Amino acid sequence: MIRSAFRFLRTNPLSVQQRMSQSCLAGKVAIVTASTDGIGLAAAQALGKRGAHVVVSSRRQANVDKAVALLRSQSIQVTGTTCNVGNAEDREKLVQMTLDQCGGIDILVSNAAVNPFFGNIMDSTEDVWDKILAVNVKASFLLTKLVVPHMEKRGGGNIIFVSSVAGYQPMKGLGPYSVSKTALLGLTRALAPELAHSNIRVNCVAPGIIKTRFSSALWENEGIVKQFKKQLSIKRVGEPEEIGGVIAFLCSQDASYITGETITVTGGMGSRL
Ligand SMILES: NC(=O)c1ccc[n+]([C@@H]2O[C@H](COP(=O)([O-])OP(=O)(O)OC[C@H]3O[C@@H](n4cnc5c(N)ncnc54)[C@H](O)[C@@H]3O)[C@@H](O)[C@H]2O)c1
Repeated sequence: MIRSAFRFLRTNPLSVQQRMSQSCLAGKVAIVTASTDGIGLAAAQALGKRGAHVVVSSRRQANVDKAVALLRSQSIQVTGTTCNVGNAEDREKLVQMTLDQCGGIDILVSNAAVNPFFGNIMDSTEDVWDKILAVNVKASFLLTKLVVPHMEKRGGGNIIFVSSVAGYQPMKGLGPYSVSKTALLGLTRALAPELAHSNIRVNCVAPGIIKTRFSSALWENEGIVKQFKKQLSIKRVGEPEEIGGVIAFLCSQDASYITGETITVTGGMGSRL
């Protein structure tokens, strides 16, 4: 009897249906920062379509209301609030509201970022560095610190940082921003082994040029796009949904053996390697 059961398991690996249900995020609660537009909104959609209850946030209430209405119209379970991730009170409010309204936290996608400076890195000021590191790096860590105890109560979870290809190869004119994105690669690696004991996986995505408001200065400039395309295998700018899907994959059971990794999603941009 036992031998035949083992033979069955050996010869019948997970069925397609079992695999699909494993990638389902039903019952999970996901906080996504800066999720009313661009990659954050696409991540919220991708997680929500797989069954997660998503908590969307951004700094402006009007944008939150618009995103909540959009996601509801797509039959996604959603809650929204304002949150400036650089502000400690706002971070705590976001976490507490999620606990009060959704009963727990399983996923954090730390997506918010700023880039208040274009130019030579030697011309960047202390204020610029303080702002970029506070929002892009420190807030990602401090939010992680806030959510981890609640993930532990649920028996595990997933944390995703949104870095950039610029984190591997600094982009001209975007020095401090690029360095902040390199820091997220390190943060991913530093946290993963510590949090593995709590069954929390920590991963990162590094997008190339994706069509959002953030990068419009790049993709609206035909000359720059032409230059970029030379480095790409897939000769077009990426879409936010192409990042959202990778984030949802990393949060799913299909990625259960992946932690401490960064997936580059760049259309095959050669220069990073
Ligand atoms: N679009 C690209 O080509 C590209 C490439 C690589 C990485 N990224 C990264 O993707 C992420 C999302 O960017 P996007 O392209 O979707 O653009 P986006 O402009 O839609 O997203 C960035 C968001 O962060 C928000 N934000 C800034 N400071 C904040 C704060 N203190 N608190 C809360 N929100 C704040 C902005 O309001 C904005 O909505 C960012 O981390 C960005 O660095 C984007």
